[in-house]
This record gives sequence, structure tokens and C-alpha cells, in this order.
Amino acid sequence: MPRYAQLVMGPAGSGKSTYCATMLEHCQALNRSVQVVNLDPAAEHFEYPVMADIRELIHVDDVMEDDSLRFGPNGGLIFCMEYFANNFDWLEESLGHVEDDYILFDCPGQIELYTHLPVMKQLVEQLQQWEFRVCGIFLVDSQFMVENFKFISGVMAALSAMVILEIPQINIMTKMDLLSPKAKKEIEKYLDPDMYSMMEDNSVSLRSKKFKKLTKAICGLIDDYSMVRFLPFDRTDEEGISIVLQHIDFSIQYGEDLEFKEPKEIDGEPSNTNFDEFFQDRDDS
Ligand SMILES: Nc1nc2c(ncn2[C@@H]2O[C@H](COP(=O)(O)OP(=O)(O)OP(=O)(O)O)[C@@H](O)[C@H]2O)c(=O)[nH]1
Ligand SMILES: [Mg+2]
Repeated sequence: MPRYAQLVMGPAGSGKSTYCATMLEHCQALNRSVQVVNLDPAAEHFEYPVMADIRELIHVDDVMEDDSLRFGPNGGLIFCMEYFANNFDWLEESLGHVEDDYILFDCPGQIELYTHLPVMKQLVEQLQQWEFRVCGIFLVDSQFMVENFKFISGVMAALSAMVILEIPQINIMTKMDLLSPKAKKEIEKYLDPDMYSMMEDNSVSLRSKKFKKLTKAICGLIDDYSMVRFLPFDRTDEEGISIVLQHIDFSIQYGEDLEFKEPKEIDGEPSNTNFDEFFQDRDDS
């Protein structure tokens, strides 16, 4: 039986930990068993219970305070993640081996991890060896997406993670509830973008011909191959969360191999196992 994982990635402050807490709550309401693993060695607090926490293995403060290493916060975090990649047995032990388990990995926000460092790819390969079907979830703050060039830059960041990790990826615009009504209207065009017309809008502001040509080529490539799309995510909108989850489930074929499970016994109510016995007693009375 396969196992399932969401690798929750994105720039610093894009809403990864909030997404994990929201998704966990949503799945619990659906009676789905989901667990969260914190992979951020610099995390201070989160609003969800964790099944495993990388800080048990290594904490960024230990690395920064170490006299022989003397790293700053960013270098320290990269060191921690490389240490983690050399100690995947810690994760294996923490996860155990439960069939069809579903784990959300709350990753750190250093963008280097998704552009050129090998750690995340190594993690994906390791998870796949442990029979996980992994889906990348790339979050970008919607407030940084309401202008053409900001949008293109968000698309490029998401694309970079897609290219490096080679797994199904769902891209999400977070914090939709914070947008003003005007920005909300504006953002609709970025949820179903026409990259060519986006280029036309800005043709006046691009002075360098070479830069204009390059941007046009990038936009064309993304549009022609439908490479990157974003789904909106508003943590207060259950229906929207449900649509995001459906896309993710579809991408990792969640549910195809699930076996029927007996409902859990609720206090005061008989479980299915003694159903017959229960009716037998009633018939006798
Ligand atoms: N209103 C609103 N605030 C949000 C939402 N998502 C995140 N936030 C806020 O944005 C801030 C950052 O959110 P986090 O979930 O910690 O972001 P993160 O990506 O985990 O941040 P790092 O782990 O530091 O990279 C917090 O103050 C959250 O309360 C959202 O959907 N709506
Ligand atoms: Mg976080």
C-alpha cells in the first residue's frame, strides 16, 4: 500500500505553517487521518500537533552558537538541512511504517532550498524509497502577485521547484482573505493568466530590447506548455480548501487503493463488530 505526502514549500512567511494547520483541521473534520512533520529547524511555534520535529535532531540555534561553525541564521539553516539529509534514519524512525499514512511536511522558507540546493530532491527520493507518493505544494503570498512582473517572478520561483523536484506540484496563492475587493478582482486574471497579453500590458515600461525579448520568451514558454497555474487559498473558505485538497489527492491518486475501514466505536453506541449481538439482545428483551 502506498503512503502519501505533501511537501509544503514556499518563500519565508508565505503561509506554510498556517496552511499545514488549516489542512490538518480540514482533514480531521473529514475524518481523514493526517499528520504533520515540522522540517523547519528555526521554527519557534506552530499551531498544530507534530508527529515529528526536526528540532529534536538539530536546532538552528545550536549551529549558530557553536564556536567552530559560527553560522548566521541563513547559513545555519542550510547547515541544519544538510545535516538532516545525512541523517534520514531519524525521519524513518520518527515516521515508523504505517500503511496509507498521510503526512504534511512543513518545510523552511529559505528559497535556496527550492532553487539550487540538493536537499529537497534528496528528501523526495528518500520518501519515494519508503513508498511515499509525494506532491509538492508551492505557496506564494497573493499580495505579492497582483502585478504582472511580481506574478512572473512568483511563477519562476514555483517553476524552479517543479524542475528541481520532478514531482506533481500544486501551486497556491495564500492569504486571499487579506486582499482588498479591488485586488481580489485584479487577481482573477492571474488565476487563469494569459501570459502573452500580460507582456503587451507592460511593453511600454520595458526599455531594454533584449530584456523585453527574454521576458516574452519566458512568458511564451509558460503559456504554451501550461506549465504553472495557481489555485487560490483562503483559510476561512472550506469549499476552496476542499478544491485544493481534491487537486492534491488527484495528483497523488489518493484513495484509489484505500480499503474500507469500519467506523470507530463511539461511546454509548455499539460498534459494527457487536452489531448482531446488539440486535440479538434487543430481540430477546
Ligand atoms: N490573514 C491571513 N494570514 C495568514 C494566512 N496564512 C498565513 N498568515 C499569516 O502570515 C504570517 C506567516 O505565516 P506562517 O504560516 O508562519 O508562514 P510560513 O511560510 O510558515 O513562515 P516561515 O516558516 O517563517 O517561512 C503569520 O502571521 C500568519 O498568521 C492566511 O491565509 N490569512
Ligand atoms: Mg513556518
